[in-house]
Amino acid sequence: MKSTVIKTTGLRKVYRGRAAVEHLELNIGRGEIYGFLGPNGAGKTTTIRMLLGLIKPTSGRIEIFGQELRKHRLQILRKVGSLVESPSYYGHLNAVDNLEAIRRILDAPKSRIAEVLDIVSLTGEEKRPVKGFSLGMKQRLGIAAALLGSPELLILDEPTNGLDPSGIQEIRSLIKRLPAEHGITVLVSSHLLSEIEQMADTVGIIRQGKMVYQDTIAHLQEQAAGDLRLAVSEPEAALELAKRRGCGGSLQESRVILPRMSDARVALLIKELVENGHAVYRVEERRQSLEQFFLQVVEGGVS
Ligand SMILES: Nc1ncnc2c1ncn2[C@@H]1O[C@H](COP(=O)(O)OP(=O)(O)OP(=O)(O)O)[C@@H](O)[C@H]1O
Repeated sequence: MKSTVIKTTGLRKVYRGRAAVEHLELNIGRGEIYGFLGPNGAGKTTTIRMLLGLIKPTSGRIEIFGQELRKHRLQILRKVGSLVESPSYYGHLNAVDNLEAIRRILDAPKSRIAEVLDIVSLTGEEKRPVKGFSLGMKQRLGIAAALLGSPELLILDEPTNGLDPSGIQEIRSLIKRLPAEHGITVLVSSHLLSEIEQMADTVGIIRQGKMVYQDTIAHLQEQAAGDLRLAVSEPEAALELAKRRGCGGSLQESRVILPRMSDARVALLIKELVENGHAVYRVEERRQSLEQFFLQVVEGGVS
């Protein structure tokens, strides 16, 4: 079984009589990419600040690597890298010199600079002054700095905020490589489901300070999966076959619309269609249903 990297119990933070985080139970396993999802003001940054020991919880318990944060703060945080808000850097210095300043504080080996530049794909750009970097490159430099101390856990607060699509894509593929290639567990926050869906294994959805959903992305997709749309050569006959197999369904604009069903059942039906001489051009899931499911969750319709 996977060991637990972050576990919070009854975590709570109150600001001026108002709870920003309430009874939060986070559970993050080793090697996971955990997507921490919620609308603006839901309490993501407050939670992350507590996990990093930057602010004190009003009550509750935080365990990281099986140890209580309150009692073993320095020992734990030595193994945690983070990027909260925009990274700070010296614009007139190049990437190597910026990283060197942090490396000295952390007392990391000099060779680590080239390693982290390679991980974030900034090799070749290291001699340019950082003020000429794109926003995405600056963000990757921030992640490189967070990796300097060879952390086992990386915590990133909205790392793609403000980036253009190619910048978002670069950060996403970088994050996805970290567990398998570098053994790092990642907690990444976002307010966009589409983003978390594409990189995380597990998702925790927070609303008004409370966890309203915590499960694997696969399970979320299963729960949220909508109708299937099949484009086939003979829609009427295909629908008849689906009905005979107990799948139900209807026709819409020459597409066979089937209700949600398991992957195994979809595979069986398609196999049968093909064996019966149907050409299957396309199998689509109505993707907006995941967004709808998320909205339902954050608006309080599903718990
Ligand atoms: N220092 C503070 N003093 C008072 N209230 C605060 C403070 N920091 C956060 N809050 C409040 O706590 C709530 C949660 O804020 P938080 O920044 O954690 O949310 P978030 O999910 O990270 O949202 P965003 O994506 O907008 O940063 C908000 O209502 C916010 O106004």
